[in-house]
Amino acid sequence: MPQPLTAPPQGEVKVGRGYIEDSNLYCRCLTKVVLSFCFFLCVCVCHRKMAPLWSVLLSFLLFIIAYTWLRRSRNLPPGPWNLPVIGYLAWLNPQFPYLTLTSLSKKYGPIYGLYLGSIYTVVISDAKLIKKTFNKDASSGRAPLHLTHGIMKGFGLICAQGDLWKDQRKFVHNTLRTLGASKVSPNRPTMEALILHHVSDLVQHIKSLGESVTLDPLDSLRHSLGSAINQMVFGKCWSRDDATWKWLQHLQEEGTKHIGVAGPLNFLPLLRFLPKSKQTINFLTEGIRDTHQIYREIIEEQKNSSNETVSNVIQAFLAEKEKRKNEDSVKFYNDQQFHYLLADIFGASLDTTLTTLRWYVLYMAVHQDVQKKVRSLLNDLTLEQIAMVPYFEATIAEVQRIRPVVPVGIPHGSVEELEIAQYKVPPGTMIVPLQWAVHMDANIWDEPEVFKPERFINEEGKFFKPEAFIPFQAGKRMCVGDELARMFLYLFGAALVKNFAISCMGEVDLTGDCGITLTPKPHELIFTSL
Ligand code: HEM
Repeated sequence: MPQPLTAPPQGEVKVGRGYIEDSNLYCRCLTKVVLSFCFFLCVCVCHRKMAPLWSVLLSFLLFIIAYTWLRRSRNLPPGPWNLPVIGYLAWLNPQFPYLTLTSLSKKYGPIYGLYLGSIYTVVISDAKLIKKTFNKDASSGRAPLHLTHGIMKGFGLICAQGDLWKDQRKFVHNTLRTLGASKVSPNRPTMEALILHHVSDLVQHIKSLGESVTLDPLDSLRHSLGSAINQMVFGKCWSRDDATWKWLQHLQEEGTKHIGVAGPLNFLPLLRFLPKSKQTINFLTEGIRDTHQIYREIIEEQKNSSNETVSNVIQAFLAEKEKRKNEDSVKFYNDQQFHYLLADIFGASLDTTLTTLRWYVLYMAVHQDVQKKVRSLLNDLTLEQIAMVPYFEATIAEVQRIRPVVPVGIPHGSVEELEIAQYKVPPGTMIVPLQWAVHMDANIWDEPEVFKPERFINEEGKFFKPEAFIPFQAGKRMCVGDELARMFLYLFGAALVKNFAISCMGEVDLTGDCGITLTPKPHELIFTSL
C-alpha cells in the first residue's frame, strides 16, 4: 500500500537549520577554515620577522591571492567580496534590495555570485540566460531557505521539489485548464463568467459609494478579486463582512509582511533564536495551522456537495485522489499536501494579481492620456472582446514591466551541479532571476524608467512580447497561473477604466514598498462614475 507523505518530499533536503546540508557545503566550509588558518599562520610568521603593520598587510595580500585562486579554480561566477557569516547582506539596501543587486550586475555582468549570510547565491540579469538556466532540471529546486524548507516544509507547489513538484505541477496545470483558465480550454467562457460576476460586483460597490468618491481601492479590489479566487479554489465565497473572510484576508496581508520581515532569518539561521524572530515564526506557523483548520471544514462541505462536474480546485483534488487510489502516486494526495496546495494557489493568485491591479489603476490615474486612449478603444466592446485590443494589452504589460510584482524574482535552487554560461554552480545554490535588472536594462528598453505602452506594439500594430519581458519568469517552473492572471487583469482592468474616470489626489509616489512583493504605497484616488 502506498504510504502517505509525512516527511519532506526530497530525501536529500534536510530541514531545520535553514540550509541544505550537502557535501558541497561542507567543502565550502572546509575551504573557509583552511583559508582562515592560512591567514592566521601568515600573521604569526610575519609578525616575528616584520613590523606589525607590514605583517598584517602582507598577510592580507596573501589571503586575497589564495581566495581569488581558489575561487577561479572552482570556476565560480565573478562577484563582490563577502564578509564571514553575513556575506554581502551588510551592503544590501534593506528597503530596495533589487537596486543593490542591479548595480552589482552592472559591475560584474549578467551572472555573478555572492553570499547572502550562509547561502551561496548566483544572480542572473539576462533574460536569455535565465530561460536557458531555468529550462534545466538541475535548477528546478527551490532556494535552500528556512522559509521554503523549514516553515513550508517543502509541501504545496511553490516550495515543492522533485517528484512531488512534478506531479503537483501537472495536476495544477490540468486543473486550471479544466476550470477554463487556459486559452485552449472549452470551459473558458465559464471562467470568464465567474470572473465577470465579481467584476460587476466591484463596479456596483464603488458606484454605490457616490458619484465621485475618494478612496484607496485596496480593500474593494481585494474583496472582489479574492471572491473570484475563492470561488475557483474553494467553491464558495464570503460576504464583505464575514468574519472568516476578514480573518483570511488579514492573515494573507500580515503573512506577506512577516515573510518579508523573515528575510534575514532565511540567511542567518542563528537569528531564529531571538525573541522577535520567534514571534514572526510563531505568527506564520500558527497562521498555517489555523488556515488549515478552515480548509478542513470547507473540504468537508465540498465532499457533501452534490455537484457532479469538477468546478473548483478542492473537487479536482478529491477526484484525482480517488482516480489514483490504487497507484503509488496517491501518496502525493494526502491531507497535509492538500492544505498547503490550496494555500499556495490562493496566495499565489491573490497577492500577485492584486498588486498588479493596484499598480495598473495607479498608473492609469497618473497617465490621464493613456487612460483616455484605453477607454476610447474599449468603449464599444464587450468585456469578452477587450483582450484583442493591442494597446490595452500593452498598457497591462507595461505596468508589469515597470513595476514587476517580484523585482528580485522568485529564486530557484540548484539540486545538482549546474553549468550556467561558462561557470560551474554547485548544488544548494540559490539562483536569483533579477527581474528588475532585466526590465530596466537600458540596452533593451528605450528610456526604461518611462511609462510607454507603445513599446509592446510592433510595426504592424500588433501586441508583441519581447524576450526580456519576464514578470512570470521562464522555464520549467514558470508561473502556472499566467493565463488566469491575464484573464483577471484584463477583465478587472478594463471594467474599471470603462466605468470610472480615475484621477490622483495631488503628487503620487510611484516608488512603492518592497517586502516579498513590490506594492504601491498607501494612496487615495478619485473614482468618478461615467
Ligand atoms: C500578475 C499575476 C502573477 C504574477 C506576476 C505571477 C508571477 C509568478 C512568478 C514570478 C512565479 C515564480 C516562477 C518560477 O519560480 O520560476 C510564479 C509561480 C507560481 N504562480 Fe504565479 N503569478 C501571478 C499570478 C498567478 C495566479 C493567478 C496563479 C493561480 C493559479 C499563480 C500560481 C502560481 C504558482 C502555483 C506558482 C508556483 C509554480 C511552481 O513552483 O512550479 N500565479 N508566479
